[in-house]
Amino acid sequence: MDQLPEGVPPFIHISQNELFGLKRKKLKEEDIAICECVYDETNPESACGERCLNVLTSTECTDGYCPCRQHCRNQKFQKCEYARTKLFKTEGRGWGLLADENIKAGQFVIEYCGEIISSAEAEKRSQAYETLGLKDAYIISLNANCFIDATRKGSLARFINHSCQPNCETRKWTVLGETRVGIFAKKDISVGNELAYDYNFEWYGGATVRCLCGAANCSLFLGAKSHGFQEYNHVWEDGDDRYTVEKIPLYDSAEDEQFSSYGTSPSERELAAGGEIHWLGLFERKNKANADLNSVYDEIRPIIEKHEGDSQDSVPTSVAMKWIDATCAKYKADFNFHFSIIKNVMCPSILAENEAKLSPGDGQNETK
Ligand SMILES: C[S@@+](CC[C@H](N)C(=O)[O-])C[C@H]1O[C@@H](n2cnc3c(N)ncnc32)[C@H](O)[C@@H]1O
Repeated sequence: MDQLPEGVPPFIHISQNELFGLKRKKLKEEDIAICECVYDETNPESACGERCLNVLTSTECTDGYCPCRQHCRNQKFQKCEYARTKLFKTEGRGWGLLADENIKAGQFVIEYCGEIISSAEAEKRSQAYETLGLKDAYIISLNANCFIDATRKGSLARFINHSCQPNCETRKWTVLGETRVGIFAKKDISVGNELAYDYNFEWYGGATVRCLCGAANCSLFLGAKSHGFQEYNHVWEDGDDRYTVEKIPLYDSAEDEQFSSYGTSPSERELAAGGEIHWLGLFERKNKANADLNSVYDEIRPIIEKHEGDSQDSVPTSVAMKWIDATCAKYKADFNFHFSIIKNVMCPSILAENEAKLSPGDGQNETK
């Protein structure tokens, strides 16, 4: 690796993932995927190209087992066959990585290397990084149980910024039995252009950061559509305009409207004014609020289970707020429905009974 430009915060450069507190699984011989490519000396491209069975399944060939031997072209992660890239200082987005040569669509650019950590460790570390005031997040998800943390140790891929209209993307490959993450070009990239991929569904933890990618379809915040955004919705208030956000939508504004509509409905206004009640409307509203609460439960169940608890304290604030909103809406709709029954059905009949007792012989009241 070339010398880093002055001012780049220190980190340890690695070109192979390092396992933290996890054991490396030994690759068994029977698990090695062997392709059927035949190397033709007159055509170097015949060695493990796009029609190689391993390439087609995003699996790298294993040295000593590939029929194309030293000519195999499908060991790019193992041989660090990266595109030439260069670090540069962006405006407002910290450091970034640019193409230092023309890159072709589909080309492997660089591996996202770092420490492989468990989900529990990822959660612990992202909280610790926030406490330390680290604003740049370098933790990405590897699979359901593991994450790659490039904060302390990583490759230059850790400097690739997010764009809502990216020229690169992440792809997962199986290399010697392990999953690894590579950055691949989505389109031809000319020398000098910044490399960027979409962090959505990848980005994990950190502060709520206003996206400065400048794309026409920009979603305004980094990872705005991801679970991570919902869970780690914190704002930095130190005057750095990358991190100051006036109002953070915790969830879709359409959902807000749906929840806030309870309590201002025509039925409720009529109820408050003592007017005529639309029974069907109240009944439907009660059923809808119950159905809404059930769907919120379905949505948050995996998070609750992950947190191994069943209380609002054990889930992230944004999720708990959604849960509380739906619960309030349900109780309010239930209350309105039952209250209107008491007021308009039970009370008049009790009144009628009393009236009947007071004036026996009044057939009309008895019928009531
Ligand atoms: C993986 S790092 C990328 C490298 C980082 N710029 C640096 O200087 O080390 C991710 C962090 O970069 C910043 N960043 C990346 N893309 C951005 C964008 N489109 N707008 C604003 N900040 C961005 C955010 O602080 C984010 O947490």
